[in-house]
Amino acid sequence: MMGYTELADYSSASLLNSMLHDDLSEDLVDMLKGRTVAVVGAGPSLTSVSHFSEERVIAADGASRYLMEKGITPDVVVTDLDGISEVFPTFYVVHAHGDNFHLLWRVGLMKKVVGTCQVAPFGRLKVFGGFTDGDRAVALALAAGAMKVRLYGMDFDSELTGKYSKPTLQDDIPSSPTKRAKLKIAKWVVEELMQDGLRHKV
Ligand SMILES: Nc1ncnc2c1ncn2[C@@H]1O[C@H](COP(=O)(O)OP(=O)(O)OP(=O)(O)O)[C@@H](O)[C@H]1O
Ligand SMILES: Nc1nc2c(c(=O)[nH]1)N=C(CO)CN2
Ligand SMILES: [Mg+2]
Repeated sequence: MMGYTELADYSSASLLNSMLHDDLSEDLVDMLKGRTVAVVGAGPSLTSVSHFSEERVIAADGASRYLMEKGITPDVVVTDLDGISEVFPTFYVVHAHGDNFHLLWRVGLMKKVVGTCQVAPFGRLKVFGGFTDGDRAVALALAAGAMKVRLYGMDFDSELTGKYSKPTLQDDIPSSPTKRAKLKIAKWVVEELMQDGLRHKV
């Protein structure tokens, strides 16, 4: 489907696992369990977001840069490392896959990290579900026992990739076929996860 290889996914997962000193997943659950949670994506609508009424904020990768620019430090950043340009003093949930092996060095700059992978988990690695940073953030919130999840900046049907998706983008850009395929998967995952009435969608 997406042309990924399990061997490459496993190699990145092994490197990430070797960089994790503790399993902080219980701290993550303690932070999110029973809370209302905003999950923030890097879609074009992100730049109209200015505040949250939720108790916790999870940023999907590059969306964290927008929030920091607005003076909002997300409680958690769910990332495969291709959307961030610097490391902030917050909790990172880093995803290892076959195409970000060369970015994993950034984990060494992070204070609080939980590692996820897309192969059978081993060592300190976890799998909470989901595919892209945004829907993995939703899956994490629900797996941790969040009471309600509200989405911001999640424009799965948009033909545009939001400018905060990558540090190099100066503006929203037309999505590539691969990006559109990823967003279609993300939309499906979120719709499956948000079946329950407990979850709100902005
Ligand atoms: N139109 C959109 N453009 C960009 N991100 C979007 C959009 N709509 C929703 N999102 C969510 O915001 C997240 C932003 O993270 P990021 O741009 O790093 O994507 P990603 O999951 O790493 O995919 P890629 O491999 O293309 O970087 C996406 O994972 C996606 O779930
Ligand atoms: N191998 C591989 N796996 C992924 C990729 C990717 O680009 N390559 N992108 C993802 C979206 O965050 C999730 N998983
Ligand atoms: Mg990313």
